[in-house]
Amino acid sequence: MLDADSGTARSPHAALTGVAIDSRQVRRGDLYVAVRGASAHGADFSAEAMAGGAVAVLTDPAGREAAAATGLPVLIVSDPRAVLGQVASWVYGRPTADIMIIGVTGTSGKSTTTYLLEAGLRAGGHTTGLVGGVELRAADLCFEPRLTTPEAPELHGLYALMRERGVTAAAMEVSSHALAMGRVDGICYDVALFTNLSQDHLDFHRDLDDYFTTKARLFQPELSRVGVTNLDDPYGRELLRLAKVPMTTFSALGSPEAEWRALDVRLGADGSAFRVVGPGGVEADAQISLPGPFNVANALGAIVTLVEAGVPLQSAVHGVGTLIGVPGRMERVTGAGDDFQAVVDYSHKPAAVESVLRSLRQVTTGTLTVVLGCGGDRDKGKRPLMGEAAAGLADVAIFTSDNPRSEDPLGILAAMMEGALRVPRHSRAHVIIEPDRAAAIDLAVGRAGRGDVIVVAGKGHEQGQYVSGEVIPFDDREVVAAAIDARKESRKHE
Ligand SMILES: CC(=O)N[C@H]1[C@@H](OP(=O)(O)OP(=O)(O)OC[C@H]2O[C@@H](n3ccc(=O)[nH]c3=O)[C@H](O)[C@@H]2O)O[C@H](CO)[C@@H](O)[C@@H]1O[C@H](C)C(=O)N[C@@H](C)C(=O)N[C@H](CCC(=O)O)C(=O)O
Ligand SMILES: Nc1ncnc2c1ncn2[C@@H]1O[C@H](COP(=O)(O)OP(=O)(O)OP(=O)(O)O)[C@@H](O)[C@H]1O
Ligand SMILES: N[C@H](CCC[C@H](N)C(=O)O)C(=O)O
Repeated sequence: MLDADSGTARSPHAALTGVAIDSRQVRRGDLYVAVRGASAHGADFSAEAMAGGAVAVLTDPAGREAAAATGLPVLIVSDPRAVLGQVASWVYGRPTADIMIIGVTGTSGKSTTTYLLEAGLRAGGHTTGLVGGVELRAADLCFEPRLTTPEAPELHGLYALMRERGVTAAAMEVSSHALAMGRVDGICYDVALFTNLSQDHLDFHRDLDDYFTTKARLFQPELSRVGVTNLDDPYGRELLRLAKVPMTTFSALGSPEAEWRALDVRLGADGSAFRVVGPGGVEADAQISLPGPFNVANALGAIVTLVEAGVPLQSAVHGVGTLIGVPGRMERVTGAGDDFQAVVDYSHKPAAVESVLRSLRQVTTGTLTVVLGCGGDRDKGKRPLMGEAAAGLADVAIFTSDNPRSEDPLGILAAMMEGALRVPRHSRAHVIIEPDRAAAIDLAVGRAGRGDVIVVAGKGHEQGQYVSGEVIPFDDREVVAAAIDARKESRKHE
């Protein structure tokens, strides 16, 4: 499954050496698991799977005929997804039993928190792994992810590779899609962390309640041993009612109800300092290099989770303080010589747009500009809310395209505009529409003056723009940097 140089993360069992759920990822010796999807039945790709080296097919009764036509041995179960995690774990020799694994779920802050956790685990003496939407890492090996939480075969294959590379502890993002689709079956997290919940993914979940109860599944004994939750978030509190594992609570706002609190929080332009106070009066001084109050919450959540995972408090606090940034999250692109600041951020949901603009407002002496679009073929309800947040909290809002996917970019922009118009005219940002993302970034950079802050939001670390079935190479950080260079060049000639 994994294209690692070592290529040795294979099964200890002789006949089956791997598992794949996608014919395009099959390798020699794999069991091909053909599931019914939203647009196709995997069994229709059995011939491709065989050509790729599959040695058997596991499918449901509807896939029997297509799978049998290959002549390969076919195993039938009523719901292949329901057994996929256990099968993959078995084929790869139950790798997750040998690694301490921390799972992070929540609408915002998963990637950031996994990076903080990884830094803390390292400070605690572990060789680490990382699983999430930015990268997949097994000690010194790194891979590009396709999803935030991989499908079970890829996941167990990756953990097998981690075990080979000497990984002793890993931090991973657990998306609600993963919980709904059984992608993390076969893993029992040593500690599971809930960050927060706000509107997202209502294209996939019936409503916010369905989204929340799906996330709450992580806190059942089948999937985790102990949990940590954020008492400052209403859903984090509600989780205490639904969780069936022992829970520990934290509050970055210093709520006395929480077992762990952040006190004396001092926010700075490039990071924050705070005192961590825990049960029995244990204390430590924390210093983080990630800006914004929401990162105090992410860091405190990570510290408490690390302590639950057995890392000494001082090592946990020291470790999270060593992280200097997360790719595409509040990532500064301007240098020391620039008189304005430009940052790239992965805010692509209403709460994230709001939190990033509120925290940047605190460090903006001039104009605050946001460049923002909304993804196509995703939760349509987010668009007016994101438009409203941008127009209500920035001085200039340049609405542009994110990943339009199969949709008309102008239709998405119209929905964002609908939200922007809800903001009363006297407090509404100057709203500009520029569907071409590179041109929108150029416009923002071209207008910037002393003390201004620009945030290019929504695509963070992404390397491409998805437009009508094609992926066009696009990295916000490179486009912003090029716009800054072009601005310098043109000023030289003025
Ligand atoms: C809604 C969703 O998650 N869909 C996932 C699901 O697709 P599906 O059930 O519709 O599958 P399908 O396209 O009908 O195909 C049926 C089966 O045939 C297989 N197939 C299909 C074509 C082919 O040539 N060969 C082949 O074997 C497919 O792998 C699949 O197993 O199973 C596929 C196989 O693994 C996934 O690729 C697909 O993820 C799509 C691409 C996706 O975009 N998912 C996103 C929304 C997602 O999962 N996001 C979350 C959360 C993000 C976050 O909050 O950060 C994530 O964890 O990434
Ligand atoms: N605790 C938080 N509360 C609110 N907003 C946050 C928080 N942490 C991060 N953000 C905002 O959300 C954006 C995404 O952060 P991050 O990638 O850590 O979250 P995520 O849960 O992994 O997101 P995604 O599911 O989209 O991958 C950041 O760029 C920042 O703007
Ligand atoms: N994991 C998220 C990423 C969204 C990123 C944003 N750039 C967009 O395309 O909407 C999703 O699949 O919903």
